[in-house]
Amino acid sequence: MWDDLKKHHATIAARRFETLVDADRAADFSARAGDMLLDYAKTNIDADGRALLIELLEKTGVAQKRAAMFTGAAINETEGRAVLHTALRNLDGGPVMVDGADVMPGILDTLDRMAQFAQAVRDGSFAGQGGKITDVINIGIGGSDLGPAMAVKALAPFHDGPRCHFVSNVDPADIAAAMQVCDPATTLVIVASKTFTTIETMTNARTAQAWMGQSVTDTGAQFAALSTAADKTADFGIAPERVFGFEDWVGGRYSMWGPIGLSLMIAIGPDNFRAFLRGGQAMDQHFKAAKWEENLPAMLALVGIWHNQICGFATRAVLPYDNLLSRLPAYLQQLEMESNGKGVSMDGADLPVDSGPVVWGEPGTNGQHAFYQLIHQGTRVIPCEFLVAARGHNDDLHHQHQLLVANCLAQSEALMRGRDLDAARSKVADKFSGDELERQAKHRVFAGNRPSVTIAYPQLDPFMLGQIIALYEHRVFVEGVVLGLNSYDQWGVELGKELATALQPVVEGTQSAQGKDGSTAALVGFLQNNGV
Ligand SMILES: O=P(O)(O)OC[C@H]1O[C@H](O)[C@H](O)[C@@H](O)[C@@H]1O
Repeated sequence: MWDDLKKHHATIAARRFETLVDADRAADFSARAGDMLLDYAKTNIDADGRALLIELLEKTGVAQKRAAMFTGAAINETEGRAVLHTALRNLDGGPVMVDGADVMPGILDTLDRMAQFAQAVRDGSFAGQGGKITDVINIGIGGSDLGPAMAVKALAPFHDGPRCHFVSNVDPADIAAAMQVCDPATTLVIVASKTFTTIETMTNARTAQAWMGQSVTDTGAQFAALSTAADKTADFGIAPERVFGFEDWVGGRYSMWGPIGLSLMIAIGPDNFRAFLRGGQAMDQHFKAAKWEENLPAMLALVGIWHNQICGFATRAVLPYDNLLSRLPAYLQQLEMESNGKGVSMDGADLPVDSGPVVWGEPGTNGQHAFYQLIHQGTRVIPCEFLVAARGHNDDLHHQHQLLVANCLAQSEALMRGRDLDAARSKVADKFSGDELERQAKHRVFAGNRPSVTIAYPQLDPFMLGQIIALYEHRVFVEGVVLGLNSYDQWGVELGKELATALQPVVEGTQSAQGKDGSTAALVGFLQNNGV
């Protein structure tokens, strides 16, 4: 299958796809889910290529795996766990069975408890020792930070609860900045950690505890915990009524739909949070029901596989022309790269193709004035993924929004069309002539024929954000199944953690650097000489 795709690619790689993009192709090479449109017409994929990609998807068993995932089978095989973040947003979707028991009553009960607590924080019936809660500090890292931090930013127009701060880094600068602007007497600290063992989070949580203890009499009273480890939250001194638990079949980077989303719920309110869940649920239904050609997660994954594994483009730029989504690239870096950045197949064999791509990006138009130079004229092709809303949230400044949209569409058009030497010459023919004209013109050539996809939607609101995030989750799932790897473990993060634990006494100077490699020992020496 991979060979068929590569052979097919070789036959069409040289052509300019720009010549194909008429209205029929725009209709045929696009798909809709609810109000959302995915346009992938500006790629080199043709009907035969798409058919081969869909065949690949069918042969690798995506439909069967999809059914297995939604029904609670242990598809996370290396950890022997189900993968059921979809159950967290299955608001009225009926029972979901894990090991013979329906998990929905527990999920809905926790959601109700979260809503009651969030509401109490918002209306002041849960108060700090100095009065109504003005600030929430979410302490968590990775999946216990990136999702809610991204979403609180994305849904800023709906934010009517207390201010939210996200502290993730063990670098004291991070928590110090939050402590500086918050009054402990009116702050709620949420310790978000699936395992409740993550060193960064537990270190920051203890720092916050000490900070709180200097100002209030009952330190634990303004702490809440989000975790699968009820015993550890109790040991930390957080009362069970402020502990919101979830199960190990919710992966950290898929967890913002449940308790890990508490800070978001406090920010935007339980009703808006439920709308976010409903958006995710709508995308689940679309993913389960839509034909592959019309299935947004499937097509987004297949386009990605075409660009990465078939064309060999190693990275993908995610470019939201929606400033509210400024943290989306960072969020997707964990979702995609921690999920599909693996070189081993489910069965233990080496992966026969490349793992998932490097994902990176920044909002437009900012990126245009920074790294787009390389996207347009660099020697490597970088497939781009644009996200754009028809409307923003500042009606009185709609003309600015229109300028934003024009810029987004201009970029995908420029990437596709490019500018040839003749056109480049005519740009500067009035200024230069002869050899100098040739030289100057060459610098102004854009190769073009560079692919992009565009995800367009009416407006970013909680429901739409839910759809967007679930779209990306399912894209990761499809890509992982097609590549034959396990998207739901993360063994690749272990080694660094182990070595950090071993290095801590060396850095502190209570243990010598003997036995360390020369480079590490020299770096420790330099840092110690400079006061570490
Ligand atoms: O939520 P926690 O258990 O604290 O884990 C936080 C993060 O750290 C780990 O190292 C994993 O790589 C992430 O997948 C996880 O989201």
